[in-house]
Amino acid sequence: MAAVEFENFSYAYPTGEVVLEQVSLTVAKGAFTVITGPSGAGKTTLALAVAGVVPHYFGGRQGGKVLVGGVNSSQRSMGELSEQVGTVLADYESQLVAMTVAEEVAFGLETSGLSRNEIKQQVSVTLAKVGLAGLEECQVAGLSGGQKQRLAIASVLVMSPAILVLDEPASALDPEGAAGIYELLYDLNCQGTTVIVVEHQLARILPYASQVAVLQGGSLEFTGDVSQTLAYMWQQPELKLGVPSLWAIKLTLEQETGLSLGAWKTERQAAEELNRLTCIKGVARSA
Ligand SMILES: Nc1ncnc2c1ncn2[C@@H]1O[C@H](COP(=O)(O)OP(=O)(O)OP(=O)(O)O)[C@@H](O)[C@H]1O
Repeated sequence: MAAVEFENFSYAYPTGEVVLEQVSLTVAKGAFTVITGPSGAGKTTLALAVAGVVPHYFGGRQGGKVLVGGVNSSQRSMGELSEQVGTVLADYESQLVAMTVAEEVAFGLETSGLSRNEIKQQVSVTLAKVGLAGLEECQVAGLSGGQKQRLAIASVLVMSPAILVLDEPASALDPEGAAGIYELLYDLNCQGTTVIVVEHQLARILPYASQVAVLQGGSLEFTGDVSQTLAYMWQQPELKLGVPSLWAIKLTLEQETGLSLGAWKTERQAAEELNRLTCIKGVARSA
């Protein structure tokens, strides 16, 4: 069974026109799925539909359905869906409501029936997972942007959701901070969590994504693995700009030389392959 299935899903906010049209997309259990596309394409709206925020919170008109864990999300409340889906909004700071780090993570467990000690332990384990071990008593307001983002992830992770949905999780971070967040998400993904992220900077997700879905003007334009999707985007004038520079180089080289290069995930892999090719060419020339 898929983790999430959109079947001809369409949606319009109460005040506006249709912003998602007939989207059919399957996110397999254990996938690391990236939703990308130009501004206003409907990425956030699609992510919110996984958590049921759309349409439960916003209202509006929906067509088709979203199945989460095989169950139609319109038959479940947002509370029920939150047991399966942990959501970190683009404006993650608005999700932080407590004074201290420990209180923030413990918040969701208050009604779980766990004892004080069990909650304390869960909080510590979760903080360690996101790289915030030992910060239990720190004031949330005193944390850096990256630490707050990790805390927002911890506060949903503590509920052990099968699916994590994050909207532009690295938007406020420098490249190092962004890589740290994605490595954390990848670790969680390797431990079995299905991860769905909205991301327009695809360079960030090259090493991690198993599936990339491209939205444009509210429609699902393409879905495939990283190689398939970037090759598709490269052919589309209006999507080409979204191709990371590393892949722009790779695809240009392939186009101009007829060579078939590897699926570069990092600059290092690219450099190694290009180095090898240069050596082979050098040997061939000197022979
Ligand atoms: N609460 C809302 N009420 C009415 N319309 C909305 C609301 N939120 C978003 N929209 C509209 O829905 C469309 C899709 O917006 P959405 O935020 O999902 O796109 P996006 O691809 O995530 O864009 P961006 O990359 O700029 O964040 C846009 O036209 C937007 O103006």
